[in-house]
Amino acid sequence: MSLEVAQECKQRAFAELHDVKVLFANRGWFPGTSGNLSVMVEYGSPSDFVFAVTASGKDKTVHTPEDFLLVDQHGRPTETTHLKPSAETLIHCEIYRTMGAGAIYHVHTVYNNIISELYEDLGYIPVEKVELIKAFNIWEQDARIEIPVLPNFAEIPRIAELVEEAINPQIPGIVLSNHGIYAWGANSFEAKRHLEAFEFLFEYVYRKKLLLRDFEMFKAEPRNLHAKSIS
Ligand SMILES: CSC[C@@H](O)[C@@H](O)C(=O)COP(=O)(O)O
Ligand SMILES: [Zn+2]
Repeated sequence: MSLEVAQECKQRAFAELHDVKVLFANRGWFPGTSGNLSVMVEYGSPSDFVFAVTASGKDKTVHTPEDFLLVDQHGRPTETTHLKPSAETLIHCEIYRTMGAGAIYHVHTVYNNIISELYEDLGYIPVEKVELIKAFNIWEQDARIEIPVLPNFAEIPRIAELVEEAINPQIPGIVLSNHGIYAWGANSFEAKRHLEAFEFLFEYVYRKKLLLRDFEMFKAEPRNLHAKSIS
């Protein structure tokens, strides 16, 4: 690839990440500097690729010319820079190596944290009969899916080594317990669609659980529910 084309690919990737970053920041999806984003720039093979990733520790609601850098398949910067790649770059590397994706988006939300904690012991979050499952290109009637949940080890390499085994190729996401979700897709448009669908499903599971709990309480003792609503 000529230097000019390489520069063009890099600028296109940075612009794509910038647009998604602005959008997610406006949704409040980067609390406390959390979250990281990446898009593939040059894919040779599962062991030879370059992608653009957010720099570590930055306030992702602030947008500057120093928000992104290029890294290789090991997560090492490919150009001289004072920027540090995301602390979770190794997880992106593993997802790219395993899935050959075009973009990976990671966000922390209250819903993905609560639901992943509830289902960590099971190892997956079951969801069924929700129309938005079709966002994952799963079209069967009343489909049931299992979204993988991994432990949130403090050492990122320990998480990274679980990624390949945990991934279900039909489900474009994994969740770290009480941490956040990584959603990916063949390109930025698809990764965003998947992330939005996952977040919808987590909120759905959360609200349904609450509703069913209240319904059970009501069935057991109708006055309980009344007492709860006025307390
Ligand atoms: C400050 S809490 C979030 C971090 O621990 C981490 O989980 C995260 O998502 C952001 O890390 P970063 O290194 O900025 O990409
Ligand atoms: Zn994180």
